[in-house]
Amino acid sequence: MSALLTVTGVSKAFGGLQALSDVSLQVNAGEIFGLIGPNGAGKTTLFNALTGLYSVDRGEVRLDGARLDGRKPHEVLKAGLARTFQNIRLFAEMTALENVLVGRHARTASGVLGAVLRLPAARREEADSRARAHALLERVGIASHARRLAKNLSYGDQRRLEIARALATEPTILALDEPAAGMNPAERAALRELLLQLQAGGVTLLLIEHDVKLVMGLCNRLAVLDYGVKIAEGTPDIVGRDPKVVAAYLGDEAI
Ligand SMILES: Nc1ncnc2c1ncn2[C@@H]1O[C@H](COP(=O)(O)OP(=O)(O)OP(=O)(O)O)[C@@H](O)[C@H]1O
Repeated sequence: MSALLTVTGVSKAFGGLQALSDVSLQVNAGEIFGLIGPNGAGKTTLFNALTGLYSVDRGEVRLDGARLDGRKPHEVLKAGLARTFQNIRLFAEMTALENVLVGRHARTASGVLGAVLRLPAARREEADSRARAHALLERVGIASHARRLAKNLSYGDQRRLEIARALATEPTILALDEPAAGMNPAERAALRELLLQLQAGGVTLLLIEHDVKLVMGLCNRLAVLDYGVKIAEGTPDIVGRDPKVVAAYLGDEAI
């Protein structure tokens, strides 16, 4: 497998707190890569650094060879890295379909303004976008909810909708920040299936997840952060047996 996302020597401090220290890792095309670590380890900070929400103090991030660090979030999205958030960020008063259409506009030529003015090219694009948005809702298993307001969907379905919206930007890599948080066991099992389906469909996945069982069973490889330092990277088998990991994070619930 070839490297798709390469993080090299990334550091980030907040005042005196070193949230990330010289973190390097590589996500290969087509894999599910997990990022784990105790609370405050720096996982979300790394996600924010990858997706342009935070600047990095040192180091670089490359997607398919092109620099991502120093770019704005919408530029990172255009470059092919989409994300979801730990706290769901949907447009609550819009329908599921409309939420996905918002994601689509990152990829359409006429953009939001053309759609608002209803120019002919934009109208064609709009019809095409609607069809694609429907297909995405189907892909994540919530097509029957297309016309329901996002706020009225179950928690698990809201998470699915977030994924559909991110997929609408046609990412080469999708970063998911705690996708299973707050889900019941049935929703978790469904999420697992969905992520495997996405992988089979060619999407590379990067996920932060607290559910160690889910991560160990799902990821091809993973990295472990502790106090902003990467202490391990490799297959779940190898990482799960690493004494540093067991000591720092897994403790008694070692796999
Ligand atoms: N914007 C910020 N300003 C100041 N400190 C921050 C900021 N964001 C994160 N931190 C600090 O950086 C450290 C890493 O936090 P981060 O949220 O990245 O950890 P995490 O691994 O995602 O944790 P969790 O699992 O609890 O979400 C923490 O000590 C946190 O308090």
